[in-house]
Amino acid sequence: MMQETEQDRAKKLAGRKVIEEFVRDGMKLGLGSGTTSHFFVRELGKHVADGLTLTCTTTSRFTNDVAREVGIELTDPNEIGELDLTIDGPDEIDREFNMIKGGGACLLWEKIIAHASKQMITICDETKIVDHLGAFPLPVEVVQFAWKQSDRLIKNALQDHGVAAVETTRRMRDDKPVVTDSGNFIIDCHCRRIDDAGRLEAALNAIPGVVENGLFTRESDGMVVGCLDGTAYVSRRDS
Ligand SMILES: O=C(CO)[C@H](O)[C@H](O)COP(=O)(O)O
Repeated sequence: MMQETEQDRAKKLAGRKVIEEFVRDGMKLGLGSGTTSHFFVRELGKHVADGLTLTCTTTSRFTNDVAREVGIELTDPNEIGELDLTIDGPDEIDREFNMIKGGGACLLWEKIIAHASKQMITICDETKIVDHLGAFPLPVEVVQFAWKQSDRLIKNALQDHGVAAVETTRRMRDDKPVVTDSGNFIIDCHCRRIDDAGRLEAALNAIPGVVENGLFTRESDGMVVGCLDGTAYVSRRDS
């Protein structure tokens, strides 16, 4: 058994707190991807077993497996209609609620489900909060056809948006390119610092071959943060 780290404990705290503060009986919920979301889904499973009624859909095949394992029934995203709430984790989040997501290669489904929801709440441990986005490589999902052309245009767009000396790499695992749940590649952009994330998000999505990118600048309505000292807090976006 792997030993639980302080960070794992903080992620679990965020998962418990988001259920307490935001999840209500009868809701239609979007379930995020990544380790923090999976802690939350496992916790949610206990509430469902105790009688909480929810209609849920997920943001990845991996989350489908976790949800089913803990007894949460899933509804096809085409059948569920508008969701009340999506709960998902970031790779980085700044104090204006701009995020980088896609460390688990699920950014496309995550963005679709976030936009299908009336509200999105981000859950994370405190190490995910940053002053400036960009230390975490920004994932961009591209179609496989002529991906090197998209890659070249992505580099140009990053430079045009003030990201200097940027390197990009096609994501690999076990010597094979990572293929997303939608059959695309991921280009990781090693930016170091991103200023004006909103403009960059739109510019990247305008490149032919780019399906979506991991900048989420409008989605999160609030965050629930688990801290390493064992406390948790909620922070809401000013409307
Ligand atoms: O965007 C994601 C997957 O595409 C994840 O939500 C993100 O990578 C956070 O994961 P974790 O909770 O494991 O740090």
